[in-house]
Amino acid sequence: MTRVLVVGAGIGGLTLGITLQRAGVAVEVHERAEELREVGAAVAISANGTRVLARLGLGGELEAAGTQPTELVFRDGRSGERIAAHPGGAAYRERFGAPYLGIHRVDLQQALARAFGPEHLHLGSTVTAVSSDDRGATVTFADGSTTRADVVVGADGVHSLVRAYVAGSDARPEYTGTSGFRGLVPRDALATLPDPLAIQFWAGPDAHLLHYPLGGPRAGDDTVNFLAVLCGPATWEGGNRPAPPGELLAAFAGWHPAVLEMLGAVEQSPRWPLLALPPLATWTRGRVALLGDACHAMLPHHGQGAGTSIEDAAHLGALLATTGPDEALAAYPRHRRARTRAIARSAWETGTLLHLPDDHPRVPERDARFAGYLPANAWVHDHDVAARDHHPRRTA
Ligand SMILES: Cc1cc2nc3c(=O)[nH]c(=O)nc-3n(C[C@H](O)[C@H](O)[C@H](O)COP(=O)(O)OP(=O)(O)OC[C@H]3O[C@@H](n4cnc5c(N)ncnc54)[C@H](O)[C@@H]3O)c2cc1C
Repeated sequence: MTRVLVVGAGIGGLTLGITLQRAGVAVEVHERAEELREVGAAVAISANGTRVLARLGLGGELEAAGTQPTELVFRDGRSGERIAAHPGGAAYRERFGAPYLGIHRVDLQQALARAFGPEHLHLGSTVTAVSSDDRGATVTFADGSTTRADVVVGADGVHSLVRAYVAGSDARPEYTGTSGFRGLVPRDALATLPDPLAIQFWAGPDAHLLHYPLGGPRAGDDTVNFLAVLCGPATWEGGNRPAPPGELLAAFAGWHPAVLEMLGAVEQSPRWPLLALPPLATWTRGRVALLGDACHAMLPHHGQGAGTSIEDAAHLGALLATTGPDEALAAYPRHRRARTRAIARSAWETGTLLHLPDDHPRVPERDARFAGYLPANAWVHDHDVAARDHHPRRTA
């Protein structure tokens, strides 16, 4: 029987762990963090991701912990004019066969960890090196110990260590020239926000604001999660950077009062560089494979980083459970690369669209471009990994 070792207990690594476990494949997951706790507030998962999680038996639990936005709305960031809207809630679910969910990251990660169980989840276990030969792969840990498995999967995120072994140390994420602020705001602090239960994009110039509602069982948790994205600065070294007080509000001066109210409601948060990984020449080396952000970290403008990690996990898990390790690792990138590249490219284009300059022609051209957002990208939400449809499905 194939023995699999997964590096990283993020959304992708745990989904792979559960998928393999349910199929009777021996799997160990190693995570450097001592405990799974809140990082990065919330995450939105669309039907391509929630469909997989429902098949793993997590549907009810995640729907209880998350919130389904009532609509997807695009607005002019200054006037507040509704440019386009697409149905959310029950209508979205009916169309795509699974819900769109906004959920606290920690709730999702802990639900996945509970489903996987503690026995094969090794917290506080940092992988420092991997290598591979014809019969398997070897992993070295921070305490100097080593272990072997038939297959090692690097689900270790955007700054993946395993990627350096698979694709070389030059294969690194790059700063995209855009940066962001994230925040959580109590809904009752947002007196001027129209459609507070919708997921909304407020567009341009040179910036956009995305927000969606959160809810669920947490005490006092009627909140809105936002991501404010700005063009620039031109270059960036290192990680998050403290932002001077007032920097965020100053960047959005002149925007709609609801935008300013939301941004003004948070204590200044750090400014994050938005990174993306250039397409990798390879996702596998010997018996080592990459998954999720480790091989296709993308801009967040489609909300698909986690969704595509979940898809990778479902797909690779099914291959490892039904074929030998060599066949599985040969088929996996062939099946997954085209789709994830198309989504990453589309996320980049969506960012450009949301940063419309002031002099962009008004209706009908702008309306048509926004109105096309969901239909043109329905293939993202519609994808069904279990249907073995290995190619992007473009419906428009
Ligand atoms: C601002 C922003 C907003 C986003 N919003 C969304 C959204 O709304 N929807 C969405 O789908 N996606 C979103 N994303 C993207 C999403 O967060 C990622 O794509 C997703 O978390 C990737 O999952 P993963 O399992 O590949 O990696 P991660 O979730 O990063 O997990 C990697 C895990 O590996 C562990 N690890 C790393 N190195 C080691 C090591 N050497 N040894 C052991 N363990 C290790 C880490 O501790 C971590 O737990 C957003 C991203 C950003 C930056």
